[in-house]
This record gives sequence, C-alpha cells and structure tokens, in this order.
Amino acid sequence: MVENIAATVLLQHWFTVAVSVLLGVLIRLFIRYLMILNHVKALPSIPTLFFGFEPGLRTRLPHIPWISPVNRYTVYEPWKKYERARSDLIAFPSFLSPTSAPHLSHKPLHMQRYTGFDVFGKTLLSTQTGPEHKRHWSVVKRCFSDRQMASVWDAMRWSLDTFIEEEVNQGEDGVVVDEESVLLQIILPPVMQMVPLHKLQRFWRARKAFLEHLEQMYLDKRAELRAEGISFDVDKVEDQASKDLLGALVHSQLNVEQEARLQKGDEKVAGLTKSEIIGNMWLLIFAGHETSGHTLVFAVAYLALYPHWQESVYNEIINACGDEQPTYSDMHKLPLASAVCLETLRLRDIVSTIMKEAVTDVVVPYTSWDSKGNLSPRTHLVKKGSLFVVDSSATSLNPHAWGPQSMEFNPRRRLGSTPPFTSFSLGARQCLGKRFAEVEMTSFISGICRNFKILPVRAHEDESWEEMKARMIDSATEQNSFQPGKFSVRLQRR
Ligand code: HEM
Repeated sequence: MVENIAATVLLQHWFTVAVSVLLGVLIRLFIRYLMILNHVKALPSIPTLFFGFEPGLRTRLPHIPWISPVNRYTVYEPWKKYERARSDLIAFPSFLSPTSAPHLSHKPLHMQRYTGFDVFGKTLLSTQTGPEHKRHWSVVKRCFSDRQMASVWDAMRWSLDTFIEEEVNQGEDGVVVDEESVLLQIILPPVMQMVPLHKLQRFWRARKAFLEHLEQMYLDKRAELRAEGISFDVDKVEDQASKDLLGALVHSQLNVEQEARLQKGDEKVAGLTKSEIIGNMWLLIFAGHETSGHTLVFAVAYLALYPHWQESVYNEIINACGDEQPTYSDMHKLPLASAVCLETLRLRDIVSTIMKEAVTDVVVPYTSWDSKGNLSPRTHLVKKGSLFVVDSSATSLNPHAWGPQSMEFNPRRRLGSTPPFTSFSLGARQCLGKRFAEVEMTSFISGICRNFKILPVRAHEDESWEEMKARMIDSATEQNSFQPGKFSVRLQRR
C-alpha cells in the first residue's frame, strides 16, 4: 500500500523529479570542475571540463568543435596543447617510470571505459591492482606463453593469405576498398535493451547472441579438454600445457568448493569462475582485435605513402629469408618490419589515454620551457587518491623526449634505444598482449611487404600527396579506440 502511494506520487511529479536529478548531476559536475581547477591552478596545463565525462560519454557523442575541442586536440594535433601551454605535464614519458609507476598503478574503476568491458563477466582489465588482479592475471598470462607465439604468427599469415584470396584477387585490379570496415563494435551496456529504438534493440540482440556464442565456445572447449583427459584440478593446471588462448582460460575453471571459498574472500584461491572466463574471452577478443587491427590499417597507410620504407622492409626480408616466406623463427631477423608497427603506434596511438589513480603521494617529473625554448626540469606532487590521465598520444610525440623530428614517420628510430613507450602502458598494468600484438603485426607486415607493393589509390586525379595523407592518416576519429578513416589501397604482386 505504502509502495503504491509512493509510486503514484513519483509518477505524478515525474517532471520535478527528473529536473531535480538533472540539476543534482550538473551541480556535482560543476563542483568537481571547480575542484579540478583549484588543483591545477598555478600549473601550466589545460584543465578539461567534466573529468569523469571525458573517457566515457565524450567518445560516444558527435564531436562539435566549438563545444568540445578535445577531439581536434587528441586526434589531429595531440602535441599542440602542450606546445601552447609550454609544459609537458601528463605527456612526459618518465611519468610512468619504474619509480613512479608502482605508485600510479591503481585504476579509476568506476569509469565506463573499464566497467563497460564487464558486459559478459568480470575481466582482467577491470580488476583493481592487488589480489583480484593477480588472480586474473596469473590465469590470463598463460594465454601468452612463448610457445603460443609461433601459432599466432601462422594464424595471422593464414588470415592474410585468405584475405588476399577472398578480397584482393576478386577485387578490381588488386584494389582493397575500405581497409577498416570489418571491425566489430558491439560493446554496449545492458541498459540499451530498455531503449525502444529499433537500432539499439539490434545491438542488444547482437550482444545476447554473442554471449550465447561465447558460452558455446566455452562448453565445446571444456568438452574437448575433458575428452583429452586433461585435469581440471586447479592445483595441477601449471603442469599441463595450454593448447590455445581459449584452452588456457577454460582450463583454469574453479570447482564448486573453490568458488565458494573465493566468494568468502579467500585470497589463496587461484583460477577463474565460469563468468570470469567468459568475461576474459570477450576481453581478449576485443582488446586483441581492434587495437592491432587499427594499428595495421594505419601501418598500411604509412607504407603506401612512404614507398621507400616498403623497399627497406622488403630488402630486410629478402636478406633474412631469401626466396622463402618469413616464419616466426625469422622474426628476430626482421627488426625493421616490427619497427614499422611500433612507429605507427607511436604516431597514431590507439588507446590514446591511460587513466590512473595515485596509491600514495608521488612526485612526477615533467618539463616546461619559455618562449625561446629554454627547458626547465620540474616536478609535480600527485596527491594520494588523485585521478589523472596519462596522455599517451602526446607523450609519444614529445619532441623533448623523441627529438625535433618527433612528428615524422621514421621506423629506424625504433632500432636504437628509445624513451619509455606508453602506447602499451607501463608498469604492473601494462598490456598483457604486447608480445602477441608485436608477433601478429610483424607477421602481417612482413607477409604483405614480401609479396606485394602497396600503392595508394587517389580519390581523384588531381589529389596531391598531402591531401592523400590527410585523408588516409588524419581523418581518423575517436571511437571505442582510435579509428582510422576510410581509404583504399592497390596491392601489386612483386
Ligand atoms: C596494438 C595493439 C595493442 C595496444 C596498443 C594495446 C594497448 C593496451 C593498453 C594501453 C593497455 C592498458 C589499458 C589501461 O590500463 O587502461 C592494455 C591492456 C591490456 N591489453 Fe592490450 N594492447 C594491444 C593489443 C593487445 C592484444 C593483442 C591483447 C590480447 C590478445 C591485449 C590484451 C590486453 C589485456 C588483457 C590488458 C589488461 C592488462 C591488465 O589490466 O593487467 N592487448 N593494452
């Protein structure tokens, strides 16, 4: 009865309630903004409005330059704002140095960029650094053992060959239209099912179908491991070789008794629950797919625009492998092919920003400079509990670390010693799939350069090289991650 009355009153005054909630949210954001302003006042940095809004909502909204200039800054000219501010605070490579990284290892987990990954179950990415992260990490890292890397190379090579057969040979004159189009983007929170819009309901159905598919993959793999007589006793898991990424995850399934102990907070329990396994399956598919895929699209664009680097990579392959196709065992002889991928990532950072929370007070170094370019080394005290963004896109372009030619595509710079590289993050929470990404990307680049010349396709006859570069490289947008624009290339068999 009381509930009924409350519900009726709420219904009658829904407009007042909605406006009050909205006002409350706006006031909270405003207070937060004032606090951020207060925190950074005296510092030569640019405070952004709505800190919490930044990594979550902004990337999903249309970019309107006169309201939110952030897209222009992060995507087109990541270094520009630091140049203007004459300070590289949050874009200084040593920010995540071995001395400061341990203190900056916590994650602001309330952010949508982390919680958004938990649609199918808890994932490694969204665990807080500490025992829970350690439990997930020790299972997921088994997916990346060295012996699996040869199959990663071969799988990528198979993918490339199939792609050439299906797309290029059937296409007109070797033209690959719209390099990027096949990437999946179905990450949306469950709340979308409530929205009565046809398009969003399709997203919900896709998510549901995908979950069913993941569950079936999980069950099939479990049955396969059982048929092979593999034990599911988590204490023996270390002794048994994992067959593949999925096998390594499924193998770590806890039994009922262990899961009950885990639920009661027993930190000694190793292994993952079924929902965590499915969550991490999704994480590996997403984290491993879009990141490397988009980097390769940019790498193809750079190679098409700078043919002399293609020739250098080709010569490296011929010197290392002769008439044979490059294999995983040749990878160490192909440093330039790997460097093409890393240099691409430096210039077109895919994750772009890394969110951190200080575990304790920590002093971080940075540099400021005057109008004549005279540098002053500085430090900034990050207070315990502060949230902040490491601007990875700008960090990798910082001329004070990477030299005056930091904006140029020059893979050879990656062959010497370089400043700390933040594109895979650094420290305890750095990318677990880094080696995986390097292997699959080098397999692709060496495979394609060995067999083809990559030629740019002009949009119209009079298009200049600069216009082409702007279209292929600078037309990227910020979506779930940094996403290349649409362009075509012609593959000419060598
Ligand atoms: C070019 C390719 C890639 C880039 C640039 C990249 C970048 C990153 C970055 C910056 C993080 C830290 C995110 C944060 O703390 O907010 C991360 C975490 C992670 N990445 Fe990658 N990644 C790539 C490829 C991959 C691949 C291929 C996999 C797996 C197949 C993978 C699996 C992971 C996992 C599991 C984490 C979470 C690690 C943890 O929280 O302890 N990544 N990656």
